[in-house]
Amino acid sequence: MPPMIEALVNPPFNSREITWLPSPAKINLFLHICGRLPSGYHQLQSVFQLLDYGDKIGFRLNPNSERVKLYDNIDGVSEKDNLISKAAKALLAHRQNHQGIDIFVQKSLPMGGGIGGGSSNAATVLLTLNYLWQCDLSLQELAHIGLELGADVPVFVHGRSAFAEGVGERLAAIELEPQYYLVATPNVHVSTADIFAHKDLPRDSAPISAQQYSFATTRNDCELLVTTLHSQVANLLQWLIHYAPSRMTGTGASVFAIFNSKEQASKVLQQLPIDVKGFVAEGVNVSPLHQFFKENGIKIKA
Ligand SMILES: C[C@@](CO)(OP(=O)(O)O)[C@H](O)COP(=O)(O)OP(=O)(O)OC[C@H]1O[C@@H](n2ccc(N)nc2=O)[C@H](O)[C@@H]1O
Ligand SMILES: Nc1ncnc2c1ncn2[C@@H]1O[C@H](COP(=O)(O)OP(=O)(O)O)[C@@H](O)[C@H]1O
Repeated sequence: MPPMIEALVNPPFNSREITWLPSPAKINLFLHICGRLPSGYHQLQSVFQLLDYGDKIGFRLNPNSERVKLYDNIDGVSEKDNLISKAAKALLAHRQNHQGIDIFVQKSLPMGGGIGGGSSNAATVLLTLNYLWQCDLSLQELAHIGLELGADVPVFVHGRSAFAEGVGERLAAIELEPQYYLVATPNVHVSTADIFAHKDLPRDSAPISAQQYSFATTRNDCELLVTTLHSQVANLLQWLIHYAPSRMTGTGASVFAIFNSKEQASKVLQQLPIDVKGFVAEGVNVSPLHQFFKENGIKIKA
């Protein structure tokens, strides 16, 4: 495609340089397990708080190919299993043009820690390819496709911090007070499948309404079990709680502490135990990915 025309068709994407898009993290401000579905999946209630920190996914048009090529491998994840490739594959059937696309990844988020990095990567790919391939799918349709890839994908597709029910697919946008979060990940892997299969997991929290949500009156129902099984998570939470209200996110192993100022959060970040990785982020009501689309005049069907 000649550069002039290409620039008109797909701003801000082109074939000369990589355009980097945000792929933000989330934390679960609370996580209640309210029962089990016939499928064995658990019925949850949660507040997904989106953060202004995450991975970056790069896109470059390839005028010489009709294929999607993923350039950066993620340690321990084969290309076939990568949620980025899976998201691209899921959109193939909907594409209205045969634009080849090269995809790149700058990973900042720890994997499998309960902060949704893989799910967010998938959502960034779904929204971007929907635009580049002129699929013209709505957010609802993209969220539906995303849910097949993982329960946390829909919230990133909709791009709003949300009160969530079901397995995380029933979402109601929520306006949260701006707060700063120190997110810390101990050097241990917690298997989501093992936690949900465990006999000691409580599964009988009474449902609450979105209006009833407050941090103080809610919990993470997986936290007691995970801290009993993994002393690294227990020790980190005990340490953090001296500084600020703290809780585990998702099924762990990451935990977070809530601060009123970035300075306070950054101070504690600098003191984290040596084997713990962390970052400080601001909670946002609108995803940085959706902000990017808005700033670049790209509309997505509601
Ligand atoms: C609980 C959350 C909260 O955000 O945890 P994190 O993944 O962020 O820690 C998510 O909803 C996790 O959803 P998702 O990411 O799809 O879970 P997976 O790792 O695919 O689930 C692994 C296994 O856990 C069980 N599982 C998962 C989710 C759920 N609501 N009920 C379940 O019983 C299922 O057996 C599933 O096969
Ligand atoms: N692009 C990706 N980024 C991160 N993890 C991925 C990706 N693709 C596949 N995975 C797999 O998905 C798992 C869960 O990823 P992630 O979303 O980071 O977990 P969590 O929801 O617990 O934060 C990882 O352990 C990894 O095996």
